[in-house]
This record gives sequence, C-alpha cells and structure tokens, in this order.
Amino acid sequence: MRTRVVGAAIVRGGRVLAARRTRPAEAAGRWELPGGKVEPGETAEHALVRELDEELGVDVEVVRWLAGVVPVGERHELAAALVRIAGDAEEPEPRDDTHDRLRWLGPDELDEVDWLEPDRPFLAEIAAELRSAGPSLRAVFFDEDDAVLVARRLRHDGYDAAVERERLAGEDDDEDHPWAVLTDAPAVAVELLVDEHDGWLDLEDGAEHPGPAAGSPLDLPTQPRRIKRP
Ligand SMILES: Nc1nc2c([nH]c(=O)n2[C@H]2C[C@H](O)[C@@H](COP(=O)(O)OP(=O)(O)OP(=O)(O)O)O2)c(=O)[nH]1
Repeated sequence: MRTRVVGAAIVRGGRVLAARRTRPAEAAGRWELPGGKVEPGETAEHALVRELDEELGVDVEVVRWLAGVVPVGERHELAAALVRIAGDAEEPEPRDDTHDRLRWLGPDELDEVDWLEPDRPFLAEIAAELRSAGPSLRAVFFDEDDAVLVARRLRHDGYDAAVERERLAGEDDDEDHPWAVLTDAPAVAVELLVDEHDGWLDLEDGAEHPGPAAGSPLDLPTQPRRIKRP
C-alpha cells in the first residue's frame, strides 16, 4: 500500500501559498503544496496540521479536500486540501530545512513556478477556488512591520489579507524589495491604512479583474496604476 502524503493549498487574500523544496536533490528548487507524510495511526487532517506547524509555524484548519489522489513515485500518493490559517496574526515562514522560499500566487500566476509533477492535477481546482474569492488589491510598504500590521488589521476587520515580499518578474533575490499586502478588502478600506502606514496602493492587480459594473461610482481609475502617497 502506498503511504499517503498530504499537501495544503493555503488560501489567503485571493492567493495560494507555494513553497520551494530544498530536498531531496531531485525535488530541490521545485515548488509544492507544503505538507508531508501521514504517520501510522494519524488522520490525514492531523498530519496536515502537524506538518504546517513544523514547516511554516502556522496553525491551519482544513476547509475541504480537493478532488483526486495522485501517485508519487512507486510508494507514495498525494492528496491535497484547501486550508486557511486559523490565527489572524500568523504569517507563514520556513521553520525547518524543507523549504527555502514561499510565494503567494494568484489564479493567473500558478504557472509561474515549477511545480512538482504530482501537484499539477490540483492546480485547476485551486485556480477556480481563487477566482471565486473575488478581486484582490495590492498595497505596498517599505517596512515589513507596516505590511504585517495592515494585514492583521484587515483580517481583524473581516477581510482576507496575505503579506508577501515584492519582487520583479524573474528575480530570485528579494533584498531591498518592499512588502505587499494582498487583500479582498475594498479600495476605500485599504487606502486609509496605506495613508496611515506610509505605503501606496498598486492597482495593477485590481485592474485585471472585472471591477464593479460600468458607470458605478466605485469604478477604479486605470491610470495612474501606482499612486505614491506624499
Ligand atoms: N509535502 C509534499 N510532498 C510532495 C508534494 N508533491 C510531491 O510530489 N511530494 C513528494 C515529495 C516527497 O517525495 C514526498 C513527501 O515527502 P516530505 O518530505 O514532504 O514528507 P515528510 O516531511 O513527512 O518527510 P520525512 O520527514 O519522511 O522526510 O512527496 C507536495 O505537494 N507536498
């Protein structure tokens, strides 16, 4: 019988978290849904909660399992679940030696990373789930502390918000890059926090999604795409 491996599609702010593996050599540098093997006597759900605590330092709740189970090599099989981070204040970060980088990916960015083969069959369902979550705005800050505080505040107010290090397309090194908060909160709510924390609103993502009905007073301007607050 194959050993079950469980992977978590952690969804926050209309994005899913992808993690880059460091081992074994053949999987190093490739991306996966963080998780690991179910131990004897353990439920799949418990294994996922345990692995995410160990690997990323977050407490998660399983929302639902995605369709299908995919063979991994000769001896394992992968199941994947949609999960959410239970604590409003928690930010995932690599805690052990399994991953060296994390990225939050929107539904149109899923093909920007090199996923391990067994994960690919789950991507269509993940993309559909992210699209159903609605448009996402991006607020940018120079300091990580500001981004974390703003995300925490938005989650406290009932919105979904994720923090990620900004980087330019194709770049691997995130030194000196600002921090972004990705959220489904409306622009008016995010603008207030952006002013308070010396950031700016990047409307690029919001503009890609269908906005409010044409003629609505909430129609977002398409230019300028970046508004720098004084
Ligand atoms: N965790 C995880 N493993 C995956 C995914 N896709 C995929 O092919 N795998 C493979 C990589 C590994 O060969 C195997 C899981 O091993 P693992 O190293 O994550 O599990 P673990 O933490 O329990 O491992 P260990 O302590 O026994 O080393 O499944 C995925 O999305 N998540």
